[in-house]
Amino acid sequence: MNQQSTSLIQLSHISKTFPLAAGSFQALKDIDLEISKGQLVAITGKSGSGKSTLLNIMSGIDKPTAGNVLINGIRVDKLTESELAAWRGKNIGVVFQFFQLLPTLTILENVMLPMDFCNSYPRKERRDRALALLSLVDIKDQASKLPSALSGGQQQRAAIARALANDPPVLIADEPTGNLDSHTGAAIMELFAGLVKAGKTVIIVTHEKDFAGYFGSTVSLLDGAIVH
Ligand SMILES: Nc1ncnc2c1ncn2[C@@H]1O[C@H](COP(=O)(O)OP(=O)(O)OP(=O)(O)O)[C@@H](O)[C@H]1O
Repeated sequence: MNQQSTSLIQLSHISKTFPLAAGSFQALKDIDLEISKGQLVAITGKSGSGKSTLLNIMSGIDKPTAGNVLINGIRVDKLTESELAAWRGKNIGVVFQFFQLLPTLTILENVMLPMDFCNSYPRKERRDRALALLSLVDIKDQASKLPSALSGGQQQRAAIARALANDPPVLIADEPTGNLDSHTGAAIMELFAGLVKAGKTVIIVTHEKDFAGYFGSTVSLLDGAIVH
């Protein structure tokens, strides 16, 4: 455990090498990074610089070739696949550029899904909790609709509510405003800023310099290394 430190996420000497037919490719090179609780962190860098690879390692979707991943006192890189699935479900909420709501489920059912999957709240509480989360992101009135009936901004709000379903300490978002107009994107950034104020740690991959004012810190990647 790491209870002395205020760091929620500690990456030490992280490298990631992908095997290729023509040899191998090093996508991350000796990354050291500490993120404290309650920060809004932006990860920036050109296409191919390693942003998604870094997010995947932080969320346990991918394992590093070398180095340690410590999140909330847990060595994530040491977990087995089944331990990882359970850990991820409760500790990391993921928000995607294209929302990835299940199209045949209502918004309410989409938000309840992670609770059903992780059995994290008693069954009879899940509906009320999902409604409270939809209220938090300001779309409670859309609960009974299918995702296709919502605007892009509303769908992203629903995706954020779903990411919060199991009350994870960390939210990870890969270009969450990339598919939204600038006004709607700013509203989503306001929502993230409010979550950070409430104690969540939010890590965002973004190309959008307009939102720099929201970020507590920015990690800039170039060719798999941190340059800033
Ligand atoms: N599974 C893989 N196998 C081989 N190479 C990979 C794999 N995943 C990523 N890479 C390579 O690693 C590098 C970093 O990829 P990554 O997707 O992390 O970049 P990125 O900064 O997120 O790019 P973008 O902004 O375009 O999404 C790229 O050169 C990519 O081709």
